[in-house]
Amino acid sequence: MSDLPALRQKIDSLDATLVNILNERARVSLDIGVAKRKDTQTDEKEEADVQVFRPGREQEIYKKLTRLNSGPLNDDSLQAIFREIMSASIALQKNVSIAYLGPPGTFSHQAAYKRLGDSVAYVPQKQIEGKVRAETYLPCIAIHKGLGQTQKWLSAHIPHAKRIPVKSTAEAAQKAALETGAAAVCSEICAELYGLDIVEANIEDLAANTTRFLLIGAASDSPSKDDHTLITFTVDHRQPGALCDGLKVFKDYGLNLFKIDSRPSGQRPWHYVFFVECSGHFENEDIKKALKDLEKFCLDIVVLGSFPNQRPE
Ligand SMILES: O=C(O)C(=O)C[C@]1(C(=O)O)C=C[C@@H](O)C=C1
Repeated sequence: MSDLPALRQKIDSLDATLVNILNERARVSLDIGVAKRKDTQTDEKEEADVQVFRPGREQEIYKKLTRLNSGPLNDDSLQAIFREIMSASIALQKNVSIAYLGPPGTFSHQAAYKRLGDSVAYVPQKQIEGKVRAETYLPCIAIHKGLGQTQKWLSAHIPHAKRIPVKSTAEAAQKAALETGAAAVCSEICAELYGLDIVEANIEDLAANTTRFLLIGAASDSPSKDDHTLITFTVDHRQPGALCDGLKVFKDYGLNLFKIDSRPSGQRPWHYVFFVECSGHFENEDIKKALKDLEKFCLDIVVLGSFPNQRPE
């Protein structure tokens, strides 16, 4: 006879220990929730300002786990387990709901789920104003980005497919599921969710293509050793070189710029808001000084927030 029953008994006993330890951890997490409320001084601020999700701390924890892990569990499995432990921990501290561009199964839904796990609530939104543009094709249906990134394959394999606009890959999948002979450019999860067969996988033009999603909340995480900050500003366009002077401030304080973008301000025609992503945390002295200097060249400045750098090295 095999020793299966004895091994299962061992697992049962280890599971009992794990449950106790997990609850001990959960109790500490509840105390952390109380401490965060104290630190946020909720008398003056709203409950919404109490930030329970701390990406910087989570990054530290994942790094520590990788250091501690001597197997046989692989790092990805351990991280997935801890993703759920911390998801439960977040839900214990506060009811957290994440709004994402629906319907269920969109890339923003998946990105949020990957970051926050199963214990928080996800609420699909019909539209994310001004941020989403889409176009699709029949029998091929996909969102703007999906199509933009799969054009070579589409042109080579289904050049005559009619393209129909939709807002997300999930909506594309939803539509394709209802239409005979239609297809969608979407994720495997959408295929599963909407009961579609995968005709061809990996059809993107550039395999290294990535899309970045931002998790937006009422407060930023505290500084870690490696943060990025998002700032918007407008300059006086009548003043020659105002943008150049503004950008030089970042150089003067050794703040690396990772992205600069512009959008119409909506205040008057041809007037733009500049979005800048720079190194550092807005609570750091160098950024505070840089912002003070930047004021000389700007009509207004808004610090959108800081977050731990997540870019792969
Ligand atoms: O350290 C914290 O701030 C916690 O709330 C604890 C904890 C955890 O469970 O480890 C939970 C949520 C945060 O996103 C990070 C870590």
